[in-house]
Amino acid sequence: MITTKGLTKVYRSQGREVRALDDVDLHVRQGEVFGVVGTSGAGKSTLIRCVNLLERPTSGTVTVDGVDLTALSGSEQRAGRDLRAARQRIGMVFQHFNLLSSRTVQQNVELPLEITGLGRRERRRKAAELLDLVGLADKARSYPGQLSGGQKQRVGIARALAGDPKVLLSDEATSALDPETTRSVLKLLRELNQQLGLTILLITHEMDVIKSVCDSAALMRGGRVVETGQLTDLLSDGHSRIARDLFPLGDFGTRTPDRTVLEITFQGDAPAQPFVSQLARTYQIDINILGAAVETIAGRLVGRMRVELPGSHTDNVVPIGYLRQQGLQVDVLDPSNGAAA
Ligand SMILES: Nc1ncnc2c1ncn2[C@@H]1O[C@H](COP(=O)(O)OP(=O)(O)OP(=O)(O)O)[C@@H](O)[C@H]1O
Repeated sequence: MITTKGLTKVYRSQGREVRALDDVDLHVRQGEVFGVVGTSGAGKSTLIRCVNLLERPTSGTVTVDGVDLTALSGSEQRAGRDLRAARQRIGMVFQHFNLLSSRTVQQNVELPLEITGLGRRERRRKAAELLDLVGLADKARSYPGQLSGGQKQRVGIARALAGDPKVLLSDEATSALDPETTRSVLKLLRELNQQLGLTILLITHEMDVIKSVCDSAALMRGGRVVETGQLTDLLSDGHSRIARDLFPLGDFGTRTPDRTVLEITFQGDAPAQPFVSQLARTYQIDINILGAAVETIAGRLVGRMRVELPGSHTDNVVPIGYLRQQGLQVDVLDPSNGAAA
């Protein structure tokens, strides 16, 4: 649904060059919620602004719903007719809502429809329908100043949906909200994704946002995508940085060469299997459980357990093979730094 190829953006100011995006290839599948995560300055905002061509990339292409936006002329306020039409199919939600304070909630939602020249009655009908969808039917005549942050963001979402977009871009939509309001806005985004088949690309600096709403994610650093994939696949990859950040087990003591520490990840029905006791019985070994946690990620139950077995890695090749045969993801932690060996 959204594909970027070789997307690069170089800013030049005061004789300096900043490569905000560096050869970014991204693929967001139709109907998924895709999160881009990264620390400040990683290039997330630049990426989202280049995806709807609010910012024209220095090089590379952006294709949304089969249309190569980079081939259309203009950018920002000077977008050509074709680019404006393509943009109407892309909704955008902002961190600070960007509502007009002098207009009522209803009038804010109607604004994009006014720009497209839709008649007054049809605009009202559409705005009322959208306010109902985001749970704010009773606030149509209120002004933004009379709403809570979460309600303002719901208005922002209703306005973004006015043009019946297939794609919604969300620029840190929950960063200005408290944790409970964040949860309710993320739940709304998930419902819209499922009810309307809306593809959502969101950027965030919070792993919790990725964990609670995304199907896939990309990690950005220094303008580059350093890792990307579906969360369920990343969780099965012992080397995934995203998986480790999504599901930190913390440090559970120092490891010694005569012990083997395993990190066991299980998804779906696998936790029902009492694999630790089976392993202990089958191989007559004492297993020390160092830590365990269960989370719901991408709508699936995922568990992770860290256990310690007596003996070196070589001594434990057979028990490790047994666990893997049970369909479990097993990573042997490197005794020197705790990362998967
Ligand atoms: N208009 C601009 N002119 C010059 N440099 C810019 C401009 N916009 C962004 N940058 C630089 O590009 C890099 C990426 O910025 P960007 O805002 O995309 O990062 P980000 O990941 O969204 O960060 P944050 O989470 O803080 O918003 C930064 O080094 C930033 O200083």
